[in-house]
Amino acid sequence: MKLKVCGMRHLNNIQDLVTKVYPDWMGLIFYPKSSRYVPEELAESISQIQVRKVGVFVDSNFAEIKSRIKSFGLSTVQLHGGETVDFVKQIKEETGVEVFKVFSVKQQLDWSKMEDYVSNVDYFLFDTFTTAHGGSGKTFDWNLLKEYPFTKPFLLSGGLDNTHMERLLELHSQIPQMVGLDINSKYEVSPALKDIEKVYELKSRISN
Ligand SMILES: O=C(O)c1ccccc1N[C@@H]1O[C@H](COP(=O)(O)O)[C@@H](O)[C@H]1O
Repeated sequence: MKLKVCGMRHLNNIQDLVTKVYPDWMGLIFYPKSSRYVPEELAESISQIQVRKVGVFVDSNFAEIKSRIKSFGLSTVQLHGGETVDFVKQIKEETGVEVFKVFSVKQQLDWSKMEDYVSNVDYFLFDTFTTAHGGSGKTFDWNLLKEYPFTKPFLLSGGLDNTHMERLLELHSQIPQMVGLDINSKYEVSPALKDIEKVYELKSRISN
């Protein structure tokens, strides 16, 4: 399975992650209210690191996203708010980056709301609903994903931890569209600082 390690900020920690784990994607949070927010001053140093970088945005405007793609050298944009299909389409067509569209899960999943996004995204991403938009450290009922009706691949996130791995590997074998995991707060020593040994342990268990 693929791995995205989200909420990185400290340069030494990023270098350590890339050298020891080399995840498929590394996430940078550009939501100003997050404790993992990455300021523009870090663009020059982070942009030079060779890894696929995902910018995480919550209802940011097109100009801001475009500017961060350029300054941080983002390969991917993760849209974690209420972005419309037209907006997602504009990002895809005018910037050419890879796009993850997030759907936040409460008790139910309304697949019909996702239909129009299918042709405009590269991956869907499911996270647990929280008023803070993300980084809650909470899981949702993964059984809901067994009814996933699309061929579009997706990543799972929301409070994932090494203790969940057996269940997640089983879920992956039942749902082939679930191609990857997105980890964040459960791997932190403090906001935006990850325990790289713990991430490495996960990576060795899910690599195939
Ligand atoms: O991490 C944040 O602070 C954050 C803020 C706003 C939007 C998304 C955010 N993070 C995303 O949240 C999920 C799950 O994180 P966790 O494992 O529950 O801590 C992950 O996709 C991050 O990209």
